[in-house]
Amino acid sequence: MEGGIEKRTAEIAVIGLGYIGLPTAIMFANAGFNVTGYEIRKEVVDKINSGEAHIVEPEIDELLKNAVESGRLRATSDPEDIRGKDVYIICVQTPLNEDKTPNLSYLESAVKTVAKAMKRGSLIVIESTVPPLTTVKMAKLIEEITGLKAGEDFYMVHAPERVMPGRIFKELVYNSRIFGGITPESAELAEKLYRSFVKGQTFKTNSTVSEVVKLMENTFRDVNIALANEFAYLAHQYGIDAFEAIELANTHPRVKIHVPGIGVGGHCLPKDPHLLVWPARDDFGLIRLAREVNDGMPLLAKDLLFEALKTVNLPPEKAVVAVLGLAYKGDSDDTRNSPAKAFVEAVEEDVAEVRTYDPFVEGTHGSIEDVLEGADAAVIATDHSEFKSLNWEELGKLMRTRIIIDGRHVVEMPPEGFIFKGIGRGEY
Ligand SMILES: NC(=O)c1ccc[n+]([C@@H]2O[C@H](COP(=O)([O-])OP(=O)(O)OC[C@H]3O[C@@H](n4cnc5c(N)ncnc54)[C@H](O)[C@@H]3O)[C@@H](O)[C@H]2O)c1
Ligand SMILES: CC(=O)N[C@@H]1[C@@H](OP(=O)(O)OP(=O)(O)OC[C@H]2O[C@@H](n3ccc(=O)[nH]c3=O)[C@H](O)[C@@H]2O)O[C@H](CO)[C@@H](O)[C@@H]1O
Repeated sequence: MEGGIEKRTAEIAVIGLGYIGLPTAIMFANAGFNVTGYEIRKEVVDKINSGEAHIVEPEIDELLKNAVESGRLRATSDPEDIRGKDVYIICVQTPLNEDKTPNLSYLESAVKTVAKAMKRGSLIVIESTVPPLTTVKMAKLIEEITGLKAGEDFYMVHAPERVMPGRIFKELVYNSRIFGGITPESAELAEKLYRSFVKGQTFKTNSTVSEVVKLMENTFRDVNIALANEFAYLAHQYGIDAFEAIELANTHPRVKIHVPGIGVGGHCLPKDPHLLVWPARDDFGLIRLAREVNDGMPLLAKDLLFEALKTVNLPPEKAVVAVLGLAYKGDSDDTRNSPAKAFVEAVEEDVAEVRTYDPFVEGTHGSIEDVLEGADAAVIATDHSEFKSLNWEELGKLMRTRIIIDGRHVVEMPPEGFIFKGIGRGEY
């Protein structure tokens, strides 16, 4: 296998071609490997094979085209096409169930597919974010299905993905990476493989440590955002601008307060703290509370909206509300766990009409003018670049009532003639 990695003759299968799997498959293909992407969504397979990306990400169109046209990347939904590969990289989603317990059904199904397709000597990499001890459990599952012995007959590694959507192709190369092997040899082999495109530092450990590291990183971010959100609540009570206060506090050499806002969304931050403390999650008050604070932020946006409506004596049930942005963060098309959606759900029963506009999300209004025509309030729920340079003087002419609720600190200077309220932006 090592020679196959050096000579780029090792055959790679990537399981799950979403936000993580597709870029990873592209990187390996463009590094010179033959890559087969296995994906259960047929429409995604067809799109990729025609050289078109199904996700929004800078640089992806060109890089994908290159990988497909060179013949080194092909997608399939036929498990026969991934039989006998040297390397299997699993990148399927690992969401939560309704009761916030981990839903590992996609992972288990992917592992079973791999177990049926792999050969003696294969390297299996789990890139998905998983609860601690999962990789060891999945190795046992493979042993049961194949009769092979983990660490002797096949290699297995957890190699967590740490890239940030919007910067995926840069971070895939320059981020540091962790390889958590079920044996030291497994970690070593995976490190050699990823060195084909990774220029950042690489570290080797065992699979449970690497699972915990990944979950700690996102829990750290979630808890710190919750602290920033509490500061935003406090700023409202003291009638000051939280962003000004945070900027000044961050001039201290050891303080780095995060950014308050309408909430924390995406596939990762809302679920990873739960994966970390599961199944003993009731004992971890701080982590759980941070989740609750962040999940409550859309309700602060609702309060600000209703306060603004009160100042113009417009009962909520008569108000037409335009929500700008549905994606969980700026310039993304991903709406998973989006606070914008939670905001829509929180107000839709109470107001006359809620409309949405998101330049990256299908099924929303066609333009900003269209969504604001006759609206009583514009609620900015996503920090898309497009929303940062809007001409509010002109857009205000289309609106029935000029109210702006800024949930993402997108409007620097509240425009004249508007009632303006923003999360963390002073009194309300
Ligand atoms: N999205 C991110 O920013 C990000 C960053 C770092 C880590 N992660 C982690 O990476 C993993 C994947 O996340 P994602 O955002 O790419 O998810 P995703 O939903 O975009 O992609 C997963 C893909 O796997 C496919 N799939 C599901 N089950 C399958 C199976 N059994 N066989 C083949 N294909 C299957 C799905 O159809 C989907 O296309 C998650 O564990 C996530 O926590 C995500
Ligand atoms: C530790 C870390 O860096 N992890 C990153 C994170 O990436 P992400 O794509 O989930 O993006 P984030 O920027 O974390 O945003 C999530 C949500 O939080 C809101 N937010 C953010 C910052 C802030 O100060 N205040 C906020 O309110 C934002 O609007 C959005 O809704 O998880 C990925 C998957 O595991 C990682 O790979 C990636 O490295």
